[in-house]
Amino acid sequence: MNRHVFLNDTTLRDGEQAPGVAFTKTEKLELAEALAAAGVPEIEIGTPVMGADEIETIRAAVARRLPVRLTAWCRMTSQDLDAAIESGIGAVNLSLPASDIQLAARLGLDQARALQIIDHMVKRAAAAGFFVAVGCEDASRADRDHLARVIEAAAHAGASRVRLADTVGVLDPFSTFELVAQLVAQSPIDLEFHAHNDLGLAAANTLAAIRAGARHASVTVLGLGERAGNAALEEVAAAMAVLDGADTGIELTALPDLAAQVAWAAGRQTAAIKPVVGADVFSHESGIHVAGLLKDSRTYQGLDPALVGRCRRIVIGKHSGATAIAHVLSESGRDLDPDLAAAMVARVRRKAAETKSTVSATQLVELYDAMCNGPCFADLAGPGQPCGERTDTTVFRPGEMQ
Ligand SMILES: CC(=O)SCCNC(=O)CCNC(=O)[C@H](O)C(C)(C)COP(=O)(O)OP(=O)(O)OC[C@H]1O[C@@H](n2cnc3c(N)ncnc32)[C@H](O)[C@@H]1OP(=O)(O)O
Ligand SMILES: O=C(O)CCC(=O)C(=O)O
Repeated sequence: MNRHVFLNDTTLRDGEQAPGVAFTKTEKLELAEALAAAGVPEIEIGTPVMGADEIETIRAAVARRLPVRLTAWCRMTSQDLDAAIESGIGAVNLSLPASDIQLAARLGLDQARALQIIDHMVKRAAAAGFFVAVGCEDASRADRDHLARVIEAAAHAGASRVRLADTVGVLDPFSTFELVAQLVAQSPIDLEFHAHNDLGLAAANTLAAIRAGARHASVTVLGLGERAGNAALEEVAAAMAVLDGADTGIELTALPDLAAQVAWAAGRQTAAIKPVVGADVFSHESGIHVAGLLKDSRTYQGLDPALVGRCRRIVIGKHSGATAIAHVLSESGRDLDPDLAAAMVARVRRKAAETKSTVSATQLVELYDAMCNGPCFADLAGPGQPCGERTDTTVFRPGEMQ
């Protein structure tokens, strides 16, 4: 893909809407700095109408003059726009539901009145000097003709972009592609897609929206956001790099530290299997995989850990084979005699099953030494196996296993 796509981060707005998450002013400022340093082009920093503290935080972020666009989330009301003006921010996302269900139930509005409000509020915000985006909440359940009219009205009134939100996370990649492609074909301005992960499809839907022509996509670090969260910045950025060869301007090697910083500030644990940034996602245990990886890393590697600043790890566990065990032992200066291999595999398997855990390099060496020095050793291999230094981990630096 040679089209530049903007990954706009809303960790500090939608991410903070995750239950129980409340960033301090200092944390927000530090996270904004880290996001900017990672190459994020736009940060949705908060919701000014939440009050004086939020306004002060936004003011402080604006004062830092980060090399990003800072935007504020606003309902499509004068009250919210006035709060945004007070915060000193230069860009607003003015939001109004797009679906009939939300328009009627939440606001008692019909489509025609919604279009009038968009016209009025966008013109007001543009006249106040804002960069204006219009947010369409619940676009995924909206009447398609109304959505097209919203985009037209927003553009006509001076908005630079419209954001299509799958607010309740009910799209799949096929329906996302179809929706976005149709609207992109009719839209005179850029479209942004904002996914939610209720069905675990946020990143996939975001890629589909981008392929359908969306120029911007909302993301959050770790996918932090309302309910099941949003599309994860690290997943979308890595997928675009690997699958599309696209340059989003995101510094991929900065993502693990950024994720750790967000997790800490959010008071959340990061799952070990979380793509790109989880502790285990570049670790390999299965014997067949490790035997393949040691011959050629491409055998079991879709995402090169070096791309995101991480290392591959071989871990020993219930599923290890002799090749992996010999490899880890060799790092501790021990040569696994082929005649001992099957017995060692069996011992490792038993240990891992008993402890329901991996077997560290130190434990592996202990098992091996015990086997070498135990009463059965003479039967197995004869005396005198050399024993060298112990190691605790087997970590491959990027590019080490080619
Ligand atoms: C899908 C999303 O993520 S949308 C963003 C969600 N973000 C937030 O809710 C931010 C945090 N929210 C808050 O701090 C508060 O809800 C505030 C400050 C925005 C409003 O607080 P309150 O005045 O106490 O209102 P409350 O939260 O009870 O209800 C929301 C009000 O906003 C109104 N509202 C919601 N969306 C819109 C909109 N786009 N345009 C106009 N009014 C809106 C609702 O109708 C409701 O008003 P009502 O009580 O007159 O019916
Ligand atoms: O207002 C918007 O642009 C999107 C708001 C939002 O977070 C959502 O609808 O999920």
